[in-house]
Amino acid sequence: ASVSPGSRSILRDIGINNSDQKDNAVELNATNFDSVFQDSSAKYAVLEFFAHWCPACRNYKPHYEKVAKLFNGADAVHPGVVLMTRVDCALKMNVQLCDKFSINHFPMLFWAPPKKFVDSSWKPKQEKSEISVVDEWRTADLLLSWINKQIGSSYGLNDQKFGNLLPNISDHEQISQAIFDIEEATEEAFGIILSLKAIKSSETGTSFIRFLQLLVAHHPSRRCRKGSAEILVNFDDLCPSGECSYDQEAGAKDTLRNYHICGKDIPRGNYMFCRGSKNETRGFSCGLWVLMHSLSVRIEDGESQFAFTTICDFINNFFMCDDCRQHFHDMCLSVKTPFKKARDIVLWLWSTHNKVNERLKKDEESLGTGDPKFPKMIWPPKQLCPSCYLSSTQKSIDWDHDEVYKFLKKYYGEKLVSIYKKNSVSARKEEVVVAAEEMAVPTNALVVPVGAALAIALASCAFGALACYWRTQQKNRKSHYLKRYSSNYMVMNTFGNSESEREKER
Ligand SMILES: Cc1cc2nc3c(=O)[nH]c(=O)nc-3n(C[C@H](O)[C@H](O)[C@H](O)COP(=O)(O)OP(=O)(O)OC[C@H]3O[C@@H](n4cnc5c(N)ncnc54)[C@H](O)[C@@H]3O)c2cc1C
Repeated sequence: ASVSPGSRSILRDIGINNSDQKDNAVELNATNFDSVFQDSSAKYAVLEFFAHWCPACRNYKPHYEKVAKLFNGADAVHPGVVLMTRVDCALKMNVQLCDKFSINHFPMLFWAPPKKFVDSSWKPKQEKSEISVVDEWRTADLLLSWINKQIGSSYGLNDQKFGNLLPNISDHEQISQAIFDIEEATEEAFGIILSLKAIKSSETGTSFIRFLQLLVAHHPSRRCRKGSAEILVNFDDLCPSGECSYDQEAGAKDTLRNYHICGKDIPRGNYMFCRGSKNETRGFSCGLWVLMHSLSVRIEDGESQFAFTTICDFINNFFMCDDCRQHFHDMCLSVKTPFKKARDIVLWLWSTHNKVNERLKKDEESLGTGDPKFPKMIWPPKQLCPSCYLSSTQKSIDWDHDEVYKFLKKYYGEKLVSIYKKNSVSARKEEVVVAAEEMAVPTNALVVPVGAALAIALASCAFGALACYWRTQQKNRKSHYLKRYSSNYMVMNTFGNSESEREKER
């Protein structure tokens, strides 16, 4: 049927009105402006000021969206590079914001690393501004070439999704992006627990508390450590005797739903390192693995058994994929020797993950259900860690476990948190963020110096002290944990088992 161009209601009804399509540029306003830029993981940002009544702006929107589609949203071809944003100056709430940027015509576009926009302003003749005006923007082509010039890239409007990504071999460059996936997976795991009301008893309550303890002490992201600590501190009120209050009824204050395990502003549906080439692949389950590996490399010797049972219980109680958790549970139960060293849990998780990879590789190859761009493989491949391989044939690999351990510590440790260091803003803030983050970089040191933790806490917020407190608590309580929580997956009194036995279990 023909549709008259002016007939908006008809267009809306059949879903081809532009306004019904999901925009990829992020709409900002005076309220979310600073926080979106502050939390963005992108290296650069474009900020468009427009007015919804301005016909030129309306005509420009499809061009801007074409570029935004490359960088923003679930189907972005080049995620995490440029955050494309816009502010409607015709809205009353944004008037002051637009004034700060001296907006005198529409549209007007600016360029800077996202954090430079936080609490910032711009004046026409300002010297040494870190914010630049985009002067070639009139078409999608012009805007993209302008961006390419700024960052030395050669992006094209017709770039294909994932055409630029190698399979897991490129992990090495991408792992620092995984910090955001870990945050998203943590948030998603918590969201699932809430929506399924999965904390149902004192047993599941205990399992959740223990997992929170692990997160508070060792989550690689500061905001997740902080969010977890808040839930933990209030848990008794939120879930007396394991009976949690989930409802968000009017006025209800003390419900789990009022808490954000990683803060309020974690983007959803944005997986980067874990993004599949199809909508239904990778994502959360990949993020969950990466979360577990990143926790495992941060724990210390005395916590290894606690971490093991905590992870096993958490998956068993809260990972809502029946087959997955059953298989994982079986592998947990097959561990007969309690873990004494951090190395034990790191290598156990690695080899368990490889067993899952091996099984899924066969299933996915025969059923065609895998992600064609990310086929399952025994990991790490030789290209990623040559020294991990003593020898290999098509059928088996002889691993150098010391090298694998070293590799995993580095990969899920320093590499993973490196992005925070790169992205910090002012020198002082950088010091604080880095110092706080470094608490979560794996270390063999047994105790975080209390003075250092307090200094961080004073300089940033009370959380540094809280995290340190939990870490210290964990260390102090390790024998208590070992006694109280270890019964499911280990036989006590068999501590002295030899490394060779463990190698067999692997
Ligand atoms: C506990 C658990 C059990 C699961 N069990 C099943 C199951 O039984 N059946 C099923 O169909 N799906 C299962 N899944 C999902 C499945 O393992 C994958 O997560 C999913 O298929 C997505 O795969 P992926 O390609 O993103 O890589 P994933 O296997 O999710 O791995 C994520 C990333 O971790 C890294 N990695 C890969 N292997 C290792 C390793 N050995 N050590 C350290 N890092 C590694 C790689 O960088 C990889 O990209 C399970 C997931 C979890 C968390």
